[in-house]
Amino acid sequence: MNYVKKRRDFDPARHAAYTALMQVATDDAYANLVLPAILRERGLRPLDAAFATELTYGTLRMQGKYDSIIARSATRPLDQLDPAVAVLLRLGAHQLLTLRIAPYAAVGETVALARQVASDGPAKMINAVLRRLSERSPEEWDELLEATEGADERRAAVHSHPEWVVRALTQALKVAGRGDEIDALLEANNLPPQVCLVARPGMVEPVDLARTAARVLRTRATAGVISPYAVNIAGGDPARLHEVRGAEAAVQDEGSQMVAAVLASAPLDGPDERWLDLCAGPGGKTALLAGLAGARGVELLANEVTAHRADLVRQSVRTSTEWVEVRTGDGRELGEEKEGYFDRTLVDVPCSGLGSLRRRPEARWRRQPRDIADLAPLQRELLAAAIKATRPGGIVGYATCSPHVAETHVVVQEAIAKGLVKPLDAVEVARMVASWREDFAFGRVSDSLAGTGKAGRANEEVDCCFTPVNEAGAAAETGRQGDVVQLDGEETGLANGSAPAEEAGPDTDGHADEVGRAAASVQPAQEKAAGAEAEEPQFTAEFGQGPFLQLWPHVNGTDAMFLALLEVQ
Ligand SMILES: C[S@@+](CC[C@H](N)C(=O)[O-])C[C@H]1O[C@@H](n2cnc3c(N)ncnc32)[C@H](O)[C@@H]1O
Repeated sequence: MNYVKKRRDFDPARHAAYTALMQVATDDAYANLVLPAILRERGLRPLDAAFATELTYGTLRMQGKYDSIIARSATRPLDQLDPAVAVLLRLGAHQLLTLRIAPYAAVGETVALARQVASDGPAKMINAVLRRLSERSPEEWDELLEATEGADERRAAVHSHPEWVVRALTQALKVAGRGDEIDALLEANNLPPQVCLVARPGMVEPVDLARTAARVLRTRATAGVISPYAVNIAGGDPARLHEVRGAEAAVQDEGSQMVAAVLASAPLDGPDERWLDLCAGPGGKTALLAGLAGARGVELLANEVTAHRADLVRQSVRTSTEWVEVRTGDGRELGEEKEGYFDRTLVDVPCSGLGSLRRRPEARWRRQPRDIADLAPLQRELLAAAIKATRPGGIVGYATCSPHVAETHVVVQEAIAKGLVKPLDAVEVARMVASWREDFAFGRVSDSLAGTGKAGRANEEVDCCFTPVNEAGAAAETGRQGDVVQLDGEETGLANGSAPAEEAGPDTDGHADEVGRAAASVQPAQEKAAGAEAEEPQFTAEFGQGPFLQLWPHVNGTDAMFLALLEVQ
């Protein structure tokens, strides 16, 4: 069948996704920066914005898998194709293989878009390749990839990760005593992260933030899984909350919240009056530390080497300026300058970001093994400076949003072996901190999936490692805006966690059209589109073995974070 239509208006959601994907492919742009700008500029309605977000992020995450499937359907190697053609093919593959949009719509719409952005020649070629691709079902393609030889190679193909990343994550899990969890981790890396808010301590109570979020965003808002400061929201634009605009709350992964909270809560002998955040930009953890410091009469110095990022730190702590100072400079100088001055120091080092692959969909294709080696000297020097700036008996928290062994265990074990520091049990402190969380839920149970817009989860957390900062901070409004009414906490005091799957209806608000917006605006999209009940992943406050704290997307629902608490000798 020929899916090429002669005269066809292109779809605004697909066009927005195409534009974002092209900028990522040709300008080294970051999807979490360019897409919100495109959506805002073009004024896409919420459902289209959700669909465009799913298309962009989903296509980028699954790019490796799609490329191997396209390679088997095309006559020319992918790297010999024009970038626009490659992007359009991947976009079509995502609609066919993951969103399971009917071929006439997935191929027809992609070809219509190709006519608009390219010309008739490429459109015909795209039509032919996608048509061949659609002759096999997603399951048949999966079976083919499952037959790939070699365990790492097979996982790389099936779960769409570079092989070296599969190997690095396998090793990291082994060292953490989770050797048999690699498939679960790789799968989790392909799911959109939960949008999580932090209620900054001393500024707003989580339960009050959740109540407001449910009312203003007309969504479901629940307690976090591990952080006592977390509020998970199922949809909506956090920037519409006055608490977010006023820096009392922000979008922040629960793992990042735990890093700051665990460092601040570790038992400490002697004075506890001066804290240092050595690598503070863009300031998410600084702001949480600032809230805790204010309540305890502690002064906090936040240091950041990049001027632009230091400004973002200033923004994030603008309500705490009496006790927080922001310094722009190389953290490595502070060891000498402030030797033994601080009681607690956070050193959240620049890292490969292999723990945040859900949030930065293009990162896995850009990172290279040499990045790890390149970062190692800086990580060691920053840890050395943190240790020097902290008094004997004080605590240094060494953190990364990468589980890579060379960036975590190796760096920390070296400092321990030199006798500079002694490890404390961060897992025990994490259990204590997690025990402070309270259950609450606002909003209607039936909106827990239908209104989530999870497919369009905004991934708006300001990036902390390699990518530039998303200054806009405004999430694309996603998914259905259901008829949630604000109810009192007592009336809606639902158990924490997800609604039962059977209560989670599909996104059918009358806007869903034939090209699968409904399928795209719930997750897991595959399951929904296939008619199966979508099951919410169940995350836990399970922290494994100490002394180092390691959080994982497939266990805790957070980014993969590493925290070592080190007592200075
Ligand atoms: C992982 S990010 C920190 C994230 C931050 N803790 C947060 O939660 O928002 C690492 C930061 O270290 C900064 N950095 C890199 N080299 C540095 C240096 N020599 N001294 C201080 N900061 C540095 C980077 O610019 C980056 O902002």
